[in-house]
Amino acid sequence: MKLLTAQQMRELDQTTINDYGVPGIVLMENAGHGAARFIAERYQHLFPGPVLVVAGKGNNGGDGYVIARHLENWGWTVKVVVLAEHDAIQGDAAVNLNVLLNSQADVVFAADGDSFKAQSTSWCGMKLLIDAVFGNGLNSEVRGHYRQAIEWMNAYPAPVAAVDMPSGVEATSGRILGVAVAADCSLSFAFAKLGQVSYPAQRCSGELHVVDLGMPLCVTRSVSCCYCLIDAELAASLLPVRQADDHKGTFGHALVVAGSVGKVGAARMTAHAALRSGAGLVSAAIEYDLVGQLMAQTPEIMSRPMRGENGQLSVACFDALKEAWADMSAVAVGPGLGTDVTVAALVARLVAECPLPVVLDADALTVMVNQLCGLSQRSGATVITPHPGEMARLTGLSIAEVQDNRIDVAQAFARDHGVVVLLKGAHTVITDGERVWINSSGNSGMASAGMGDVLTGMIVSYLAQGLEPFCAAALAAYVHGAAADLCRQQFGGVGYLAGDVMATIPMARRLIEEECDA
Ligand SMILES: NC(=O)C1=CN([C@@H]2O[C@H](COP(=O)(O)OP(=O)(O)OC[C@H]3O[C@@H](n4cnc5c(N)ncnc54)[C@H](O)[C@@H]3O)[C@@H](O)[C@H]2O)[C@H](O)CC1
Ligand SMILES: [K+]
Repeated sequence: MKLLTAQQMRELDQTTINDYGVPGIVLMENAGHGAARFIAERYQHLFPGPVLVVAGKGNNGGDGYVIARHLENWGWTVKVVVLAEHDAIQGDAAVNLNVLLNSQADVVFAADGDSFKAQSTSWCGMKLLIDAVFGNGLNSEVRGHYRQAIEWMNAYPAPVAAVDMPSGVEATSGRILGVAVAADCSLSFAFAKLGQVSYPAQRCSGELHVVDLGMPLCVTRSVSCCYCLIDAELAASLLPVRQADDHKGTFGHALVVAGSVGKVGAARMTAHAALRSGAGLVSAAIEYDLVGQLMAQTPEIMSRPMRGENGQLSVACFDALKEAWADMSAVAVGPGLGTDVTVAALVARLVAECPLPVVLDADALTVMVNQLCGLSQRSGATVITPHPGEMARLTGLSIAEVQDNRIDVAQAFARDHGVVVLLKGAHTVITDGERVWINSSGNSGMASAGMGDVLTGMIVSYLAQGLEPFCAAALAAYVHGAAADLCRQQFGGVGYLAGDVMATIPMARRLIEEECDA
């Protein structure tokens, strides 16, 4: 699903109106009618309302008036409050407001805080609120009676359907400009907006639904945007295809360089997840003394034992590692590896000399902080999978600065170092410096030990199966989250384990395939 910035959306609007001659009022009618249809369907259990439309002074409010008219026509009881004086409403919005007024619709005006406060005491028993205050025209901090109205909606005991954007959310960055509506759903016009799925606004958007505006296909197809939301359809298009006569050699051999004393589980989870994601063969490079622990529980994993130091791999293993990767298709480095100086030396030499696609995670990222120059000099592709704390260490920013600018920070690092960055978190960001894809699957139950190891195993698996690094990371992020969503359905939102997610990977893949075959 393409994601547009506010500027791109405005340009698309203008092109449609000025170059193709579709009147703005037709777009507004299509927007309002499409949104009303979705609302009537989603909230049919609340029929016939009453419903309160809270309208701003611009075209977002105009959409609200169209929605009010259609819901009224379909038997809903609708009240409209306009957060401006009547004569402040202009253009297409004014046309639709006047249609409501001419139809004796229940419309009131509350152009300041006192008026809103005085009237709002009578708006009892509303079953649904429709937020038509601000759309992609919001361009500054929300203040005054607009802020009061948003806070009132958030405190009101009824779901809120957001028209185009949850009011208060900046449509491109996803920043909350003072206060924002906490929506149950957002009806986005023509395309989803980048801000609706970006931190922190993604928690304001609720269920995202795109409303078709009837723009000419040649206009919507001409949109060249680098932002995408990874959904089941996009993930299905990335899945490695299997033929009847394929054999395990067809699907690559992944090498997992991970584990140390007390952290053999990280190596096992990474390697096992790589198998469950379809790699033909998976070998684990692990210190001699730990092989037994590794092999005991996952006989499908092969091992490449190496003599390190004190139960962890060290730079003394480099020659053995180089011999091992000669037979491999892709390498994952880092989970549970350890972070002392000899590990740092081993990782630096592997990064410098291994020609294969490599995914660097966890301890490998920690030890690379002071030797980042090696990344851009690699001959092979590199995927890094930092969580916000690791991204902060890699960039020298604070975690808050990373989280407030997730897309920009990840995109700049990817561009500067020639790598694919998968920045973990709610709505994981995947970028190669140009493309920016945002993951739509997953849930907060994933904040537990080992989830990152599983993800790393999935990435190296798709790399070994021949996916280009950006797509391998994007597909892994989606399937990983989809498996976790299945675990949430089965076990509840807290307490399912990384091993449960790993075991659910095949089912998650099957459901993605079935959903897109349907
Ligand atoms: N193709 C489409 O996407 C269509 C979108 N439509 C709707 O139009 C809005 C955008 O309308 P616009 O008038 O440009 O802006 P808003 O209605 O979002 O905002 C109203 C108005 O508010 C002013 N403003 C901005 N920030 C603040 C602030 N902090 N405090 C007070 N006032 C503020 C600004 O001047 C705006 O003009 C889009 O979202 C859709 O809902 C079309 O109806 C159909 C096609
Ligand atoms: K809105």
